[in-house]
Formats: sequence, structure tokens, C-alpha cells
Amino acid sequence: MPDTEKKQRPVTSVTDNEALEFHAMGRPGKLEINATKPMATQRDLSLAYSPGVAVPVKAIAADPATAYDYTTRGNMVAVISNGTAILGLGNLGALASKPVMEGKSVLFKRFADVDSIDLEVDTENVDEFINCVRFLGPSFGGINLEDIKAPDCFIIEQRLRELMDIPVFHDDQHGTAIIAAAGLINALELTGRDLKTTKLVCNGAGAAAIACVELIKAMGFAPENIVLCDTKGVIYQGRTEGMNQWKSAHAVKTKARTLEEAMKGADVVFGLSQKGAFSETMIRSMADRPIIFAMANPDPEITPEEVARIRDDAIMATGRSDYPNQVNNVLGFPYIFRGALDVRATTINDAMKIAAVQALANLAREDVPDDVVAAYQGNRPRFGAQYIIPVPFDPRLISAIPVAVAQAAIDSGVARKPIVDMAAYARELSARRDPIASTLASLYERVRRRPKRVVFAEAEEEQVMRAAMSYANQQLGTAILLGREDLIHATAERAGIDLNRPGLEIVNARISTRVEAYIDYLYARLQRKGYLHRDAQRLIHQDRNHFAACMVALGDADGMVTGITRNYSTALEDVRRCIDMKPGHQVIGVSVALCRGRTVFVADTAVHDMPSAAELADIAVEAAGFARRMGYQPRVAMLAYSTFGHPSGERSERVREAVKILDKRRVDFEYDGEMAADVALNRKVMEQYPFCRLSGPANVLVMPAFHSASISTKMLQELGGSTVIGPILVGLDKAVQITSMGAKDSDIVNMAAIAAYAGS
Ligand SMILES: NC(=O)C1=CN([C@@H]2O[C@H](COP(=O)(O)OP(=O)(O)OC[C@H]3O[C@@H](n4cnc5c(N)ncnc54)[C@H](OP(=O)(O)O)[C@@H]3O)[C@@H](O)[C@H]2O)C=CC1
Ligand SMILES: CC(=O)C(=O)O
Ligand SMILES: [Mg+2]
Repeated sequence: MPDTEKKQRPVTSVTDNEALEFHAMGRPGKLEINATKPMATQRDLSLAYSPGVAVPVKAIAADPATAYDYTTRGNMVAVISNGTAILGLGNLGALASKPVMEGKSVLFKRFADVDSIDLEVDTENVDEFINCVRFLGPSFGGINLEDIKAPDCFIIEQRLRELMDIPVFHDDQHGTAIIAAAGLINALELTGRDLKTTKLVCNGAGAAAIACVELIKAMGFAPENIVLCDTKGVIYQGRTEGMNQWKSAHAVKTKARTLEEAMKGADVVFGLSQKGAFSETMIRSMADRPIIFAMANPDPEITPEEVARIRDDAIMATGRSDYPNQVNNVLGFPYIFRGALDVRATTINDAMKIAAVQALANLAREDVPDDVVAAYQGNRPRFGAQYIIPVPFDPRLISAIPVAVAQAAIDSGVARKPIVDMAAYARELSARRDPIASTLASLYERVRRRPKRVVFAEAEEEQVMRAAMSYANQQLGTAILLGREDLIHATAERAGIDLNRPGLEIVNARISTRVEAYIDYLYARLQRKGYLHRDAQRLIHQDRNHFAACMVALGDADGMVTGITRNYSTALEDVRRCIDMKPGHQVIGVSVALCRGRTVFVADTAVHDMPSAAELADIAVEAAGFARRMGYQPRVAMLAYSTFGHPSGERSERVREAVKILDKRRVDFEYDGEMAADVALNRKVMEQYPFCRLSGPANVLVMPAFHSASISTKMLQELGGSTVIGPILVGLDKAVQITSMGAKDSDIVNMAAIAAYAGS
């Protein structure tokens, strides 16, 4: 495969089954609603509901602006669709659009901390749709229209903008136009082209296409240099078939009648139409250094691999996250609404859109921070053909785009609550982003760049096999399936998994040529610990954990995952017989709990039952080191049931002692204790102890003993709605991870990736 083609290869792929299981697992769908105020006591209810609620009701009636102070309105956006143009899949109806709309809602939350709810309106009648939405203004700070077909979307958006006093923004139009324009500015710069003389063909003349063309014309593109095409071919002056007023506004004088004719010699082509609409002949006929944005989702008009096969001078972008240069409105809508909501804008106007375009284009020209380096395919992305637009995981987006949008809203007079200190606003925005998702993305990316051989010790189990397949599919390396071939094949057949694919390898311990080497290795380690040679033989022949751990110990695999069929401590004992701890380290378990945009590391959740003071200090050091490797500045709280001496007790005394040991060791991270969990996690409660040395709420919690660590993380997961990853084993000399019994395939893949990462 030529290098250019390799560079364009998608780096992740998911199967249809995985996609369905992802949506079905746990609570079906991708969203839930949580209360933000306590709802426990009679008093809480009296405040939240009758009679207390009457007070804000009257306040809002007297002054509607106070709705932003007393309700969710100011941070709440509705994602509304009728499903008439779902991605590039066409008109599949309101109900079928729900997964996409839920997806947009979670992206609002994930990227910009905007709360959002999806509303699917089951009508194709424009007036009915408008009448349904126009009365929803009091509920929301903004309306994000999505996947509504042209030309209905133009009428709907225009009328709703006139009827409502909050931003109404059709994402497929303006979101797409903003991102495409930013990418185009940069691609033109890279190819030395001038906006005024560049020739562009846009295939598609619907919502996204018309908005893109309008925006770039507003930015100075010459109207006569843009040719629009739709299913009937070129939109030329005088055409009557399949026309509407929005298409007519962009009709040009040209002899070209087909897309193929229009694309001859074109500098730029935008695809906002359908999968496969561009042929190799069309791409070949374009000018030198062509700019190709194939933006149809989920499958582009032409794939980067196809383009790379025929030209090596193209700048290529798609709407997908698994190729370089993702031109997708996900880079826009969360941040544009963030900025608009924060100044209580009445609308999102052209000045705000152009500010977003400039901010995005500029960001791609700056040096990228390290977390983007890891999250991007290949090496440090530098402004160039493979990097014309920031990646969605770029942590700078959350401050750069909303600030630009908010400033433009203020300057153009549509902000109801101008921001005075923009620098402070930018800092606040950065604090809204939790780094864990980009950290995990970087971790996966780093493994992808140096793929690893990970042995899945319990490959006869279905969820393990699924995880192994996903590991291979995501190009993280080779997944070694350890088990008996006949049983592995039987499990695969039952699960409908095709084992005949690259990246999967079966190792049968019974017939492996490495058995003797493993037995010798194990016997040498255990002979002075009461084990006979035949005990070592038995362990290697009969126990897959020992076999797998020896594979890792002797370099036949880079990492190992186990834990589904055996309890944690047994699996750990098996592994420890074969693998030592890293010199100068302690083996501990760290669990990563993600809850409502906040991440905390909890230790030791796996190894030490009743740690001594010295062991607690070691645990703090290991856990802080791990948090740092995951991209956090550790603030370690040494937890107890007491806080700074009250109430006193033997267990707390041990924690206090651990703090003194850390003092003596002069460690290079923040720590303090002993303290109760609320003091550690709640800034207000911590303020009652002004001498506390932590500069903010703790993000590393060292538990006084295994039982409290285990109980609290399990409660967080079951009752607190947290996602808990781990326990992740830290401090072993080789990369081994143990999942909990009953872990899901996605948990196992995470563990395999973490093992592979540690082994890199
Ligand atoms: N990357 C991104 O961020 C985004 C990508 N898109 C993608 O753009 C595409 C269009 O979406 P949207 O504008 O919302 O949908 P619309 O339904 O509003 O418009 C679709 C347009 O595409 C035209 N079209 C469809 N198939 C072809 C074809 N084979 N050749 C030429 N023209 C064709 C239609 O022509 P006609 O008018 O003759 O029916 C119509 O003009 C989708 O694939 C969508 O996924 C959309 C938004 C964002
Ligand atoms: C990305 C998007 O919104 C679309 O393809 O419709
Ligand atoms: Mg869309």
C-alpha cells in the first residue's frame, strides 16, 4: 500500500453489532436527566416544589430575565428534528432521527457543558413544525434545528428566527458552513490560492450546501466561480427542473450540465450530497493540488483511500472522525451555543458565525498542545495538508470559539448580558472541560501508533472475544486469543464473530512450543517457595493466567488482560507468581471515577487490605504518579472518617502518620489529610479549614483501607451514576490488567488498551 494511502486509512471502525449494543446497553439510549438540587427531605420538596417554587414563579412573572437565574433555561438547548434529512441517509422519519439527536445532545454536554434535550417532531408539514416549535421558547436558551431537508429548513429557520427571541440555528446549514469555511481558508492558504479567483463546485444544493455557498460568498468568494449541482446536475441559469428560489439564487451561466463536466479543472469540490457521488474520473480531472471536502455522513462522496490511489497532491477532508481533517459541525455547534448562551444572545448572527470561522481557522495554524499530539493520527500535527482544521478533542476549542462568538455578539449588539472580563471568561470555559476523555483518546492513539500484542487470557468467553475483536478492529495491535481452538471457534460461531481477520491470533497452551520455556521460567521463580517442578508444569499446562503472564514475562506478548472468570485477588496472585513489581514501586489498584464532568482517582482499590502508614504514603505516591500520567495535576486527599484530628481514632491516626511520612519524603505533588470525603471534594466545606494545603478539591483520593476503597467505588458506580474504570493495576513490572468478573466487552477493551499503553 503506498504511503499516502496508508496515511488516509481510517483508524477506527466499529461493527453494526457493536453500534447496536452500545445504544442498547444499560439504560437504552444515550441520555438521562438528573436533579441538580437535593430532593431528599420535606424541606427540599417544599423549596423545590410547592410552596417554595411559587417565589421564583412570581419573580419571573415580574421580570422574565430572572428565568436565567432561577431555571435551567440559560444553559438548555433543544435539538429539534423531523428526520427528513438524517445525515446523508435521507428522509427516514422523526423517530429514526432520535439516535442522531440524542448524539448531538450528548456532544453539547461533552464538549461545551451545554445541557440539551432532543425533540423529534413527527410532521413534514412546515407550518405544523413551526407551530410546534415556536411556543417552546420559554423552556430553552436556544434552538438547534437538525437534519431537516431543504428547502423546508430555510422556511422553518427563517420563520422561527422571526418568531422567537432566542437563537435559532440550523446546524446543518450554519454549523457545517462555518467549519467548511474555516477549512477552506486554510486549504486555500496552503495551496497559494486567492479566494477571489478560485473555482469551486458544490455537489448538493440542500441545507448544508446552500449555507456553505452563501457563507463563502459573504467572505469574498466570486459568485461566478461557484457551480452548484444536485441530483439533476448543474444548476445553470435558465434551468427549470427541480428548482427552488434558494437554488436559483446561485444559478450561474455555464455550458456544463453534469457534475463530471463541472468538475473539470475545478480547484475545490464540496460534497454535501451522498455516499459515492464523486468518481475517480471526476477527481482526476480537477486542477493541480485540488481541495476535496467529501462531507456526506456517514460515508463520504469519495473516500480518502480512493483519492490517494489516483492523486497524491490533494488536500482531502471528510465529515468522519476516523480520517484526518474532519470537517464536521461537531467542531461548531457546542461552542457557538456556549458563547451565545453565556451572553444571553437574542440570535446567532453573521458576525458571530464569521468570528467562529476565523477562530477555528487560526487555531489550526497554532502549535498544538500535547494532548492533541497524542489524539491525532501520526506525529505532532502541524498546519498542512493533513491538518487544516482542529480536531474535536482539541482542549483549546472550548475557550477559543465561545470567546470569539461572545465578543462578536457583544460587538454586534445582540448580547443581553455582555461579559466584562473576557480573560476570566476564557479561564472559566477551560475549567468546564474534563481532560479524561481526551486523555483516553490520546492513550488509544498512542497505542495505535505503536500497536501492541495483548494476550486475552480468557478468550473462550464471549465478551472477551468481542473485546479482542474490537481491539483488533481499532488497530490497537494483535489480540492473542488464549484458549483451546475448538472452544474458541465454537464461541465465535455462537456469537457470530468472524475470526478470519487480521489482528487476531489464537494460541493454544496445550500445543504451544513455548510451554517448556515457561515451565523453566516459573520453576526458577517458585522453587524456593515450596513449588515442585511438576507444580510449575501443572500451572503452565492447566492455568491460562500463568501461561499468559509467562508470555508477557518472556516477551511473547506486550500485555495481558484477564479477570472475567476468576475473582480479582486470585487472578492477581496468579500473575504475581510470574511477574514482579517495578523496582522501587508498590503494586496498587487505581480506579478512575467519572461523574458529572468530574474525574477522581481512587486508590488502593485492589491490593493492600489494611495498609500501614508507610504503605498509605506509597499508595499516595503511586496514585499521584498515575494521575499525572493521565494528564492531571494531582491533588491528593488522604481520606478518613475524621478531618484534621476530629474525631480521633486508631485508623485516622494511621492516616495522619502517612501524611507525616509524605512530609518527610518531600514529594512533588499536593497532598493533605486526614480528611473526610466531603472536605476533600467540596470546595465550600474545605474552606472551613483555611490551613488545608490543597489548592482546590482533591482529584486523587487515598482510601484508609481496601474495604472503604472498594465499597465507595462500587457505590459511586451503582448509586452515584459514575462511570468507573478499573481498578487499574499500577506498579507491576509488566503490563497486566485485571478486569472485574462480569466486565462488559467495552470495559475489557479499555483494560487491554491501558495494558498496551503501559507496555509501550
Ligand atoms: N460534515 C458535516 O458536518 C455535514 C454533512 N452533511 C452532509 O451533507 C449531505 C446533505 O445534507 P443536507 O444538506 O442536510 O440534506 P438536504 O436534504 O437538505 O440536501 C441534500 C442535497 O443533496 C442533493 N443530492 C443528494 N444526492 C445527490 C447526488 N447523488 N448527487 C448530487 N446531489 C445529490 C440533493 O439534491 P436535490 O435537491 O436534487 O434533491 C439535495 O440538494 C448529507 O450527506 C449530510 O450527511 C450535512 C450537514 C453537516
Ligand atoms: C454532521 C451532520 O450534522 C450531518 O451529517 O447531518
Ligand atoms: Mg445534521
